Amino acid sequence: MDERGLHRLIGTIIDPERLDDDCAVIPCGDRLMVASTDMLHETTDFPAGMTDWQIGWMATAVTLSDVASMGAAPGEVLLAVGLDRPERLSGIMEGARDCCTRFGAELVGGDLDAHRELTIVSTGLGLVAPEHLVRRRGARPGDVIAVTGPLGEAEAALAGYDRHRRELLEPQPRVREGQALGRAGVSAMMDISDGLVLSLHDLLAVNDCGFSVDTARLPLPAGVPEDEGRELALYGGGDFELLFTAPPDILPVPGVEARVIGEVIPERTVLADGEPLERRGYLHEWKG
Ligand SMILES: Nc1ncnc2c1ncn2[C@@H]1O[C@H](COP(=O)(O)OP(=O)(O)OP(=O)(O)O)[C@@H](O)[C@H]1O
Ligand SMILES: Cc1ncc(C[n+]2csc(CCOP(=O)(O)O)c2C)c(N)n1
Ligand SMILES: [Mg+2]
Ligand SMILES: [Mg+2]
Ligand SMILES: [Mg+2]
Repeated sequence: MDERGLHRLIGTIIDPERLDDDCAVIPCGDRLMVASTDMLHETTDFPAGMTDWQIGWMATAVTLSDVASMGAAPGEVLLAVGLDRPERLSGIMEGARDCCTRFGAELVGGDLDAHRELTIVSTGLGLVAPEHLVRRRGARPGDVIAVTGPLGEAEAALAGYDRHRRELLEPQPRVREGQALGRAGVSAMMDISDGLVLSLHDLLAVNDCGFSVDTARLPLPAGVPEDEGRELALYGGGDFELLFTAPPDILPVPGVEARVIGEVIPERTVLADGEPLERRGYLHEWKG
């Protein structure tokens, strides 16, 4: 059983459409509030050598990335910390505060308790005008598929390519880009935290069309042999670029660097160079 299978179970308990996007969407006056919450653990998410400041930064960046993926402006962040050792707290909180400051958010609250394994839950709130909200659903055949930057860098760092350690440990959510893409009218968007291919399958699950990528167009991690780089770009997790679809005539969006990697097709499948792509990526699994 993997996390997507369990999502289907959650969808029998709460409105399943609630699970279709990177954030929950909540009416808020004449605007919409988006809300994301994400849990990170020492053993699965914080590689050896990471500083406490970087841990606080990463925990905040992952939730701001989800807010950005809806086209929203980040507002507030809350950080719940299950702390293994008290001396770690100030570094974690400072990293979280600095990430908020960098991306125009404010750290306004959270929770604290003692826990054997350092565990952090970050919650991010943002606001967006209804006409600029972007969901995962909305792709149409003939749209292009694009990404905001290089893929596979975080996984490359985990594979030993140290030049990419900063991308792994201090991910930069595409907060400005997400809002610009929303205002420009892109048709569907999400972030790529679990890898490109898994993200395309997530888009497939909520759209009535399919997705065809051309691997020659993928922005590969620098300094990695091409074949390995292509694998990392397709299946590596921990990248926080935005993946979006858009009618070709709205690109380029001023101020947003984006690389077109393929096109939306009528057939309900995910293809790379014309061949079906297996649904694989950074996925939490349970045995048995
Ligand atoms: N336990 C849960 N209960 C209710 N809703 C959930 C639960 N887990 C996830 N969701 C919702 O499902 C949607 C997708 O969540 P998911 O965690 O797969 O996406 P993500 O946060 O973009 O990815 P990642 O966590 O890998 O960065 C979100 O809207 C989220 O609020
Ligand atoms: C050991 C290790 N492996 C990978 C990464 C990169 N990484 C950071 S967040 C994330 C996915 C989103 O998290 P989740 O799906 O759990 O919400 C990934 C893949 C890391 N930091 N450490
Ligand atoms: Mg996401
Ligand atoms: Mg999540
Ligand atoms: Mg995930």
